[in-house]
Amino acid sequence: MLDFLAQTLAGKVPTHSAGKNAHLHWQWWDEGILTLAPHQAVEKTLVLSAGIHGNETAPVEILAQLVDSLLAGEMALQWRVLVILGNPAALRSNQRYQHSDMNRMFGGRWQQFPESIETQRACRLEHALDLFLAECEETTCWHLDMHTAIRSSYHPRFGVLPARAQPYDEAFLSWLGCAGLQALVFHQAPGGTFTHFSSEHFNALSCTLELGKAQPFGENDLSQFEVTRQALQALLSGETSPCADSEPLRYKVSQQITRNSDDFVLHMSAQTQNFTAFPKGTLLAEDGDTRYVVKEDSEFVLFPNPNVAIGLRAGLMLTEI
Ligand SMILES: O=C(O)CCC(=O)N[C@@H](CCC(=O)O)C(=O)O
Ligand SMILES: [Zn+2]
Repeated sequence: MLDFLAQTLAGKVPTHSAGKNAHLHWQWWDEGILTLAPHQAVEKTLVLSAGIHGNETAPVEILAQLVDSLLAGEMALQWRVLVILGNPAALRSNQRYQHSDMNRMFGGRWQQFPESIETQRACRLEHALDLFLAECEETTCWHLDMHTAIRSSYHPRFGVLPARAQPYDEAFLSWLGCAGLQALVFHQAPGGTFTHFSSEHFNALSCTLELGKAQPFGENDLSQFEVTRQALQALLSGETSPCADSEPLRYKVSQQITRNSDDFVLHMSAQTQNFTAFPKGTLLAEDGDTRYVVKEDSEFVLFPNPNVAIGLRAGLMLTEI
């Protein structure tokens, strides 16, 4: 039987590139790219991705478990599914990326980065979505892109949703809550992430799921994400997921901190956790003459990172909604 994760990490093309079992048929499209579909026609389409950043391994392990169960015929399937392990080269080396951050390159932005393994892969993944999501205007299409955060978070499981012209479907948001997400963060501007790409170009309902803190393969405590794995399993097989009553808190991005020069200084300690609150007037970062200051009564920091490449996001500030 195909071992999707092992084959991808080994960088080898599997002996058989397609197969079937009682519930589904599958096809290996390319390294780390697999499609699965039930034998009966279905209208629902799901892109399930992980490993866009190669050091974020817990979601890769969860995705591999689900794919193994599907390929073994242990689970029914009610969606057409495109499974993606985003950056196999970075997964092999347990690094966020080899050359440049691929999750800033989608929507054709890869053309503005120096050519690298990530620009080529972003182009390849866009092409895979072009083929797989061609009919999304008429059908239900979801994209769940699973990551882990670099820092600890006051909400260890949360979702980040791309800016979208139409309001989000409440059933989608409610599923995210049932999948154990404790907070939902709504972007207010377009970006180069994989979920922005699927949302903007195919009108998919897309969410970046952040599951805990990045650890190497084998060092993850997957019990923290069991609620998410169970919700994904139920979703794929068309069952209703059991749901806790607590609604995720909702935040929107109030401002982005960008590193624009070598003079950039972030005024936060290495221990500052995601969703730490800062009062109005706090100086957050400086970059030459640019000063990033809290403008609202209270703003919460997300993804603070002074070590990003010049021109990229060094943090987001949020307000509660
Ligand atoms: O912890 C961090 O600093 C980054 C974790 C991560 O990779 N997050 C994603 C969020 C994508 C989004 O905004 O939807 C990223 O930075 O690419
Ligand atoms: Zn990530």
